Amino acid sequence: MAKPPSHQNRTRRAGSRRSGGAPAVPGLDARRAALRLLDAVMRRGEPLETALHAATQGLADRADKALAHAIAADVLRWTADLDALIDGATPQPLPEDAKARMVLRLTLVQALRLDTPPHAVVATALPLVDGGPRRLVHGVLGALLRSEARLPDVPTVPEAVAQRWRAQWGEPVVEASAQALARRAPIDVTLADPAETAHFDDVLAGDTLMSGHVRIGHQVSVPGLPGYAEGRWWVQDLAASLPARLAGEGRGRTALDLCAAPGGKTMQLAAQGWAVTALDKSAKRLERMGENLARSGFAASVVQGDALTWAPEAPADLVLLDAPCSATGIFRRHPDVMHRVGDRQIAEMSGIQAQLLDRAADWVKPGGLLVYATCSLERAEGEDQIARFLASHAGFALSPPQAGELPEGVAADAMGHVRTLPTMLADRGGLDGFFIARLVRQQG
Ligand SMILES: C[S@@+](CC[C@H](N)C(=O)[O-])C[C@H]1O[C@@H](n2cnc3c(N)ncnc32)[C@H](O)[C@@H]1O
Repeated sequence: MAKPPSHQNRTRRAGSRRSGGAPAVPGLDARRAALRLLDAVMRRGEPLETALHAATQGLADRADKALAHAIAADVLRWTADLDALIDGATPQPLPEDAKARMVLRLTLVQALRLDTPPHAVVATALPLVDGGPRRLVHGVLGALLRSEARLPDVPTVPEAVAQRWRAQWGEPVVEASAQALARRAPIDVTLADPAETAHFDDVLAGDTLMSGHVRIGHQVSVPGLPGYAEGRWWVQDLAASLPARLAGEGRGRTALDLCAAPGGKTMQLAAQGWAVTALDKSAKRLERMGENLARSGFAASVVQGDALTWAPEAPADLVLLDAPCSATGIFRRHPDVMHRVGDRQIAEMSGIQAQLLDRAADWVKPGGLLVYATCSLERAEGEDQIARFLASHAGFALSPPQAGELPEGVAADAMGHVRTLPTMLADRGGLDGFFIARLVRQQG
């Protein structure tokens, strides 16, 4: 199995002397940042990407930030297996949230996944537990490194998550999720003009799974690739591109893209000929949307507002609700969701989605479409949400996808929803977990 790029050279190079003090341990600051990141995710339940800025603030070097992120993300992918090694080497199990366990996880993952040499692993581990269980950490680490401990090729999905997904989707989905965690997710791009599919498939040396899509390897620098700077394509998982595809051609009709930032689906809708109003409550995410629209050259009327209180001046031919959700469907890119999302968070998000759906329904013109989507692997945020909605909105009906609207290997379920699972297209790089329902508002 391919390993991520080695950080061993960085570790050797990064020596500096703190002003007036003892020589700094090379690479220690990046490990401290990784520890802060893990603390934010595993103890405080923050998303990894949200915690990144604060946790890496003191790091001047971009490579140190990348290293801190890589360490934390790999700990989050391999936690259960790292813990099995740690528990096998400690006389008594360490508490789940003990600092010593956290330090052992992040140091072991460097040795076993990131090719960091043992001396650098030990040297950067011990200062992290200064004034604490240094001897314990030193002893456990030394014993595991001497015994040439290994991680399995495929990580173990954390038990609570495995149980939840097994109950909803069955064992094959849990197994495919573990396989997906072991691989790096590919980069998918959506093309502004599907007529350019063959061209970009060729110049990006990719794999095309449907018209307007190209899949490229994960180890590429996107901004340097042909067509990116000119806005002829943007990065978007194939599953994430399906909701806007199901909206079809706009032919100048009006679309309300609720929860729109950073704008992947807004650009798709504009490219498909919709006159889009794009709403989001996050100013920061809207900034990114502005950059994306500027790069792609597509126009949209962009509004900052909260869909729970804002209302449009007039109903639209299409309302796309890409609702905030638990994000458990994007676990392979964001492994933190497997550690910070449980039943409580899912119930909370499902309550918000119900409110948003109820409001969105009022903004659809008779005869118009409502497309609802979440990047979640939880029925409460998908199938159950739509069942509840239909039970209380007699004027809406599901409009199942027709032949040719979905990539080969993805089909609507018996009700007419689209549910993408980690088992789908696994031999071509897999898909994020998504739920999509296209509903039509009946006339009159
Ligand atoms: C799944 S992301 C949207 C991704 C986006 N549709 C795309 O394709 O690029 C969900 C978005 O919902 C926004 N959001 C969450 N609650 C909201 C609310 N009450 N009103 C408006 N936007 C909201 C978040 O700021 C976030 O940008």
